[in-house]
Amino acid sequence: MVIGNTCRFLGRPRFSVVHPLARLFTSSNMAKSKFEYVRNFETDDTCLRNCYIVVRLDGRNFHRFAGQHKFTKPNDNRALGLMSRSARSVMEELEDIVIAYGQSDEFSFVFKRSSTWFKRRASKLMTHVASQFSSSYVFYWKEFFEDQPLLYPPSFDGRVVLYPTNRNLKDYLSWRQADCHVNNLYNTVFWTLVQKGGLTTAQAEDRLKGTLAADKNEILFSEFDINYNNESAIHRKGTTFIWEKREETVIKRMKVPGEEEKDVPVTSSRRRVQSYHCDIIGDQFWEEHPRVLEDDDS
Ligand SMILES: Nc1nc2c(ncn2[C@@H]2O[C@H](COP(=O)(O)OP(=O)(O)OP(=O)(O)O)[C@@H](O)[C@H]2O)c(=O)[nH]1
Ligand SMILES: [Mg+2]
Ligand SMILES: [Mg+2]
Repeated sequence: MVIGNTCRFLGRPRFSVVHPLARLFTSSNMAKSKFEYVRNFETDDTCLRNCYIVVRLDGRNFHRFAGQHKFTKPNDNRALGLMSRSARSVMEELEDIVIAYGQSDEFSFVFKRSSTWFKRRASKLMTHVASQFSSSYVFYWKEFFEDQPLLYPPSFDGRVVLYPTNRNLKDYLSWRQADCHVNNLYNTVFWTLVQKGGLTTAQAEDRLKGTLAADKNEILFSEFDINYNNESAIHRKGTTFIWEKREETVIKRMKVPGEEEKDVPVTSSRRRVQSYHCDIIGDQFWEEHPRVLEDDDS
């Protein structure tokens, strides 16, 4: 190994040479290089205190991804299952996420208001969520798609939005669930007209131009005997994850002093991620799960 003008294996150096790296350190503080100042170019992206931090991910060009991987239309349960598996992995790995909501190729993760995770730095929070989600999506692919190979690496964009009040946060989640409803109703009628009604995609598009939700429900009901409300809840409502405490009892073999060893039931409470496919726009869900959100004035 050659260092400066000397060779380590040839014994002591014959003359001393200042190593080029040494010139890079300022004399006042040997621990700092003269390049250190570039740190000051970093912008402060600390999220405002007392706000919920929402990270929303969305699949990049999933219209193409779904086509290439032969997703079934309008909904592919393998794809939805994989999205949920990846979201669960994010919740389990990143502390402080209190609720997550997903539909289609997107998932929103809500960090609690008082979170100090990653010093509330938006870029850290967003990139950790996005990379944990993306790597999980690839990691668990085979569990859901079995014979369909993953043809290229998928990616997800991320954004951070802050919401100061419970009302704002609930309205945000309601907006995403309303989007799920509007898209799913449209896609369900559209693909029913094509798959069962024999229309071309252009004809189906024409048929639905200017129709309202009631018209779409009516087409499904009167022409295809389908009651939209009986369609699968996961497709109509999306997926909501929250943490729930569950009492779990296990039998443990224990030695009690002065007695024989025996089986003893031991109950402990465990936190688990629980999924729901229900309405989160109305009050009922929030009344049934009052501990998901912190009080506005706490
Ligand atoms: N067939 C099928 N397609 C799906 C399913 N879920 C998502 N997709 C596709 O993914 C798209 C998601 O929409 P967007 O996120 O708005 O569009 P995108 O193509 O991902 O484009 P960008 O998000 O802008 O990069 C849908 O329009 C569908 O084409 C599914 O279950 N089945
Ligand atoms: Mg997308
Ligand atoms: Mg999308």
